[in-house]
Amino acid sequence: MSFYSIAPFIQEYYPQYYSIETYPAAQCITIHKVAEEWGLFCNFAHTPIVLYGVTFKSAEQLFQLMKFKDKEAVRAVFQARNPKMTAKKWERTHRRPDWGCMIVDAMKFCIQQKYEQHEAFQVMLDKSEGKYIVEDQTSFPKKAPDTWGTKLCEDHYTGPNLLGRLLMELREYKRLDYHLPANALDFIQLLKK
Ligand SMILES: Nc1nc(O)c(N)c(N[C@@H]2O[C@H](COP(=O)(O)O)[C@@H](O)[C@H]2O)n1
Repeated sequence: MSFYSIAPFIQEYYPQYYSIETYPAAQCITIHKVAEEWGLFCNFAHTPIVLYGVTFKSAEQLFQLMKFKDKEAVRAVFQARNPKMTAKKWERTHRRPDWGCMIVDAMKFCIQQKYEQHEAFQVMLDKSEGKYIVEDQTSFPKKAPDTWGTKLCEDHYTGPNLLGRLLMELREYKRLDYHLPANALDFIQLLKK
């Protein structure tokens, strides 16, 4: 199993999300590229999030930063043009040891902040009512989708679709509940010094 695979964490700490889902393609809204119709649902969309006076350019940047507690890694990921790729480089050596048991709560936190700080995102979620939301990883080179997404198989999307599921949960309940460790946001102070 790859170091980067989060499926074992989901199985152990978030068994309620450890499943493969199938959705009829005709009833799906797909998240693929930021520039596309529903691109605002993508975590990479330009939706600045302000926390304790620090501005994060996207939910993705915030999520990637939450993996770290060390100043060097936090600064490198914050300054990176592509925070996801830079985080990958630092993860092997600097990922916080409890990342596995907080990963879904961290994602919920980031999406909830985006929701609270961006009305256009709220409006778009409401507009998607009645449709399934899926992260479409069909074009990704790997054979199977990872935990966040799905792939198109004939007339349906299939995969764990954790991102889509969290967005649908948010749409239904108007909020995502999360429980983070007390030090989860300490990294923000490292960006101020
Ligand atoms: N562009 C892109 N490439 C991938 O390989 C992906 N897995 C995704 N999905 C998004 O990745 C984010 C979390 O990734 P990690 O768990 O840190 O590897 C999350 O925002 C997914 O929506 N996108």
